Amino acid sequence: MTQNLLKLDFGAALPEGGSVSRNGSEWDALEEALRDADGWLRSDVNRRRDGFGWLDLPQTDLAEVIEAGQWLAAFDAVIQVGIGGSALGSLMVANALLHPCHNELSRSERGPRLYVADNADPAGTRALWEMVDPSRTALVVVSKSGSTAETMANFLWLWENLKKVLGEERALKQLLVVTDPEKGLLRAFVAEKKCRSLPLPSTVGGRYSVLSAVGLAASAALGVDVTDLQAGARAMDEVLLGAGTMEENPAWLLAGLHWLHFLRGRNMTVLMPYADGLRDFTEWFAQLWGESLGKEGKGSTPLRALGAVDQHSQVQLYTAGPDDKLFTIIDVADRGERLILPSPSDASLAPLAYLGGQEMGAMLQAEARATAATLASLGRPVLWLEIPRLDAFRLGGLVYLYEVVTALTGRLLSVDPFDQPGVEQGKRFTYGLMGRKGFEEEGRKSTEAFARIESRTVSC
Ligand SMILES: O=P(O)(O)OC[C@H]1O[C@](O)(CO)[C@@H](O)[C@@H]1O
Repeated sequence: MTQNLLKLDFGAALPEGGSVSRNGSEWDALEEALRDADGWLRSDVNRRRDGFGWLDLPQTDLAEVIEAGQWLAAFDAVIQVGIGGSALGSLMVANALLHPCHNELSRSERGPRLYVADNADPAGTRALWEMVDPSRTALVVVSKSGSTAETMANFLWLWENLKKVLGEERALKQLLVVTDPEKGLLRAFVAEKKCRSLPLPSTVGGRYSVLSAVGLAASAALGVDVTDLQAGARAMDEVLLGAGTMEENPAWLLAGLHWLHFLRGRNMTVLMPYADGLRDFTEWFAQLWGESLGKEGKGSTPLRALGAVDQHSQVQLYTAGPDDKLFTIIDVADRGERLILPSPSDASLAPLAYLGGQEMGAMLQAEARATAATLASLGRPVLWLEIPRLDAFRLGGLVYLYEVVTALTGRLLSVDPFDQPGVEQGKRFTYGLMGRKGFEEEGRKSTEAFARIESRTVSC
């Protein structure tokens, strides 16, 4: 039974013009490998292990999250402090469902304005603070580890300033902490201050946490139907559970095709939605894909693109550059919004008559189809992923689909899709350079390594 979540056309994404899926051996072996990978992902043993907890998020009770969302909705502004998986999910949901205009996030008819402090840039943090009225602002600090330097720097500065303006007692009433239920510095802070908090289940990794309080608390405050978002993920899970071949199972198909193209030297994947509302979906996907699969010299590089914007920036490379990419064009069938273009009334604009009477969304869709058709006509592997409309239900389905695709692809690549050891060295070097006690050696090593960079220089 279709759940009307999405349609995935893959006729032009099969290697060797589709012969791979007809000649059986490689395709059948891959399907068997995907069946094993799916069994591994969903096995009862693994289900309770660190990293696998996100599989249960579509079934979790959202009452606490919804209650926190209602509490946050009473404020004029919500500042979410977090980075990576502790920020990208909220940005993606807000961009997709409330703020399709990609360079302005704070307009909201129904709820507070959302600001996300997701970098340790003093100019950004100061500017953000100056945009809010502290007496009408809630601070939501999100960190699984509770120790990420950028998040802690922003939290310390914003929290101390909030206390300075409101006094601690009142400031505590405007604070929500989302962190590990048992461990970490922020959990200790909650215990000390007895402030409001929500758990990020310890078995859920940051980049797989959008369907937990991490992505849903602020989204609920902004008026997103988080129950519908979760229902979309559940519906996708039902689809995937019931589909035992690559032709039926979109997660197996996407993971399998990435694997087949990876073997053929296409180690980049371009996600190109033709909808402003999905721009931050590509940012969220880039962390999910890059941090999950980039291990042991393996993995494919996620390239964010936006249609039609990147037709005027990247498509030259996509059509005439190296044939090292798998493309996914995402289209939204019903955009809801309709803009009919007027016929030009100025004589000099007469050549634009062909635009007159056209609907802008139909034009964008024609561009999406044209880009996909161009890539297909050049033998570049391209997938066409179409969602009926961009609403909470379909977004939930899309999120869950890509989480499963990423985990399965990790299994095919024989890497652990749930850890991220490669990020730690840079953090230790940072602590060393900042003079943090116990990191003196890291500081020395980092300075030594940086000396190699500046050993040759040209300045002007
Ligand atoms: O939620 P935390 O622990 O602050 O981590 C933020 C992000 O930093 C990382 O650990 C990478 O450094 C990501 O995996 C994570 O999403």
